[in-house]
Amino acid sequence: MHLDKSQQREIPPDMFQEVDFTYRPIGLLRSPYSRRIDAPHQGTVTEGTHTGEPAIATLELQEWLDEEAIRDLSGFDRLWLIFAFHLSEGWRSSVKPPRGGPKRGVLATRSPHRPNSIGLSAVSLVKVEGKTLHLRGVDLLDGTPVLDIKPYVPYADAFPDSKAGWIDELDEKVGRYFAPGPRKPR
Ligand SMILES: C[S@@+](CC[C@H](N)C(=O)[O-])C[C@H]1O[C@@H](n2cnc3c(N)ncnc32)[C@H](O)[C@@H]1O
Repeated sequence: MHLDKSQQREIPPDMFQEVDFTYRPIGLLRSPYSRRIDAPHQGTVTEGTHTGEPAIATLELQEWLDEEAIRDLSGFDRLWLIFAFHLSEGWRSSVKPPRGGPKRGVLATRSPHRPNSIGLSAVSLVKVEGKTLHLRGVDLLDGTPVLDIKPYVPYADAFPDSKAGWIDELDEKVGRYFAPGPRKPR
């Protein structure tokens, strides 16, 4: 479908001065990682961390969210957590990747030092107990405010053959990151 400019809404020139979002966390994540250095760079990639295992975590929903909001969630193997990197100290345009090489544009990385401090992790859902979600394979620090949850839907969300730019190049040079353990940790 082509972009038809005549169908687009008019955006006021001062739009960016007016837009100011406030988000209310839906819950705080409890994880075994209290320091940034303890957490894996991605929750599914835990080889080399102190336990070598995907971390178990819980997310208890806030009182103002009723159980109805998570009805039907238990059938999903994985969830997307959208969260605030609340302990991140500011942002930088370019960041040094943990596996080495030159600095990269922050928006071409998964660094916590982002302009809007928003994180995105695909985690395993172990079980739902009342308003508590039991999760596995997190890279979030203990106490991280979770802003939203969405079910991970393989037909729309999985593109295993996609190019991964400078990360592919790094994999070739220093060896590939891989997620140990079964594909569906439960
Ligand atoms: C590389 S980021 C990736 C996070 C997420 N999977 C993403 O791609 O947006 C993971 C690192 O963020 C840091 N981190 C996790 N939770 C944080 C928080 N609440 N505030 C600041 N840093 C955090 C930890 O050091 C962890 O190793």
